Amino acid sequence: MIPQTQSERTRALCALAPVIPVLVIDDAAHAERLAESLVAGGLPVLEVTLRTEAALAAIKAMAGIAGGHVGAGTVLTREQVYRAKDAGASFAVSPGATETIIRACEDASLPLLPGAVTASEVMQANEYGYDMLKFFPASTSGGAPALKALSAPLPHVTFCPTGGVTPQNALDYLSQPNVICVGSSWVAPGKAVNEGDWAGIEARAREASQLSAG
Ligand SMILES: O=C(O)C(=O)C[C@H](O)[C@H](O)COP(=O)(O)O
Repeated sequence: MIPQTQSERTRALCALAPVIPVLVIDDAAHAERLAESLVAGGLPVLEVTLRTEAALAAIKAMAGIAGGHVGAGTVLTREQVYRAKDAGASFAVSPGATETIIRACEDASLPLLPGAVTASEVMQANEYGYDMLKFFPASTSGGAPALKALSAPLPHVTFCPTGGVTPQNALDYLSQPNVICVGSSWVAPGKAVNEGDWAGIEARAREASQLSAG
């Protein structure tokens, strides 16, 4: 078997469902139930942002959920890459694409979804071997028309737009041929998680899972 590159591993994860819920978890006690609800609703790929104290404990609690793939988001430093890996993360997401983060994820054998929005940023990521990228912040970086424009000179690059993606505009993104999936907080917003609204989260996940990409 031909070994997959890091970016191919990331693309395979991104292709599992049209939406990656971006999760901001304040209390790790909610993590397992949250992951179960999302996976049951048809969204197996989950991004836990490292923006809260509870994030690593939440990743640890979610990593064993059957059928789930839990990644660490907002990865900004080499140390965070290793902490995420130790907690059981199966991929990492970064808002940008620095050499430090790219090398750390390769050293840790952690598939990375690095961020890029301009042609130069995309080409820089390509030079490191990454052609499955997070397009962040999507809504303020030109939205779906910008992705369409990038596809002309850079047709081999695929994206996961994140930031300002809503149920109303998700299909604008997903209908672009260079979009594999979108990332968004809409499926499991912090309020719903803190209130333990698992039924609501599962219902939104089910709706999101019906959207189709590309
Ligand atoms: O922290 C990160 O790494 C991020 O990805 C930033 C935002 O959490 C996502 O972009 C979700 O944004 P919204 O769906 O607009 O709420």
